[in-house]
Amino acid sequence: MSTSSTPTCKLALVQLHVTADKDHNLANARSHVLEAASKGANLIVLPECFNSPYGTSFFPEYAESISDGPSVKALSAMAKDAKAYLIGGSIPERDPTDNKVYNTCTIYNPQGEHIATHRKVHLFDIDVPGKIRFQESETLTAGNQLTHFDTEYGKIGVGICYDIRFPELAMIAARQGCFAMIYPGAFNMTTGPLHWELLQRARAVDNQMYVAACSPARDLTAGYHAWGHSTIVGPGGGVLETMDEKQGIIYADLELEAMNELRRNIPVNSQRRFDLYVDVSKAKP
Ligand SMILES: O=C(O)CCC(=O)C(=O)O
Repeated sequence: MSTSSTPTCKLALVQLHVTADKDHNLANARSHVLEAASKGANLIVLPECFNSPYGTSFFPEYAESISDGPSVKALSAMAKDAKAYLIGGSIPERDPTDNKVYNTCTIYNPQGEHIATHRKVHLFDIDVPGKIRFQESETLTAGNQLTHFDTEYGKIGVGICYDIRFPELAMIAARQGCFAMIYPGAFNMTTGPLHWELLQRARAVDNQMYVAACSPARDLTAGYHAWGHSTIVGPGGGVLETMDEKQGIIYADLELEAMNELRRNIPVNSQRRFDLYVDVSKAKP
């Protein structure tokens, strides 16, 4: 797929402090995106639900169209002014055609064009007694498509938060040629310490691809306490960069040649036994 002439992609994850003020959240995202670009980032990622508090009652209230709403306009301008690819975290989207609300990631090229959209396909419905109960399906509808987009650095797959628990997404992305799987996400104080890093490392090592997850910063005055710890994992499963729970930015160079060398050295890709099990990347168009 990629060659040594493919340019190196400098990835930035922007861990934002999210408030109840949408305009403030958009302005805060913009200043951090421009800061990341000024440090040379070519691919910038925002957190899940970066323009609204995270909670089922907030989603319908904050939801807007992704054709012409204020958030997509602001994201497009950020990408254009940063001259970088922007994975715009996620926002509550209201689709005017069905009036449903989705948890949606919009993606922009360095010209500010909206090039891809991922609606979270696995809704976060869990109940851990005494710890956390969250039912996104109370107000959200799940998306129905997997999302990959092309760049000059290679093809990239996108999921949102709970989507990372379903290994098929990353497996399909890798087998369909993606070199990285990026997840805007907002784990919590129960499942964050247990699974946030483990899931990223698992998705990376199984698929020999880069994996990154970008969280909001933790706000103990908010109803939902995000775990933070935005993290970038290499194709060998090692953590390249991570951070604490506060607002900030982390960076890593995504080197395709290093990934390809690992794939040559440990060639599981050419050793699979599809005579014994299904190739999930071929199961669906
Ligand atoms: O899977 C988890 O533990 C957390 C998922 C989550 O917070 C989300 O999907 O927004």
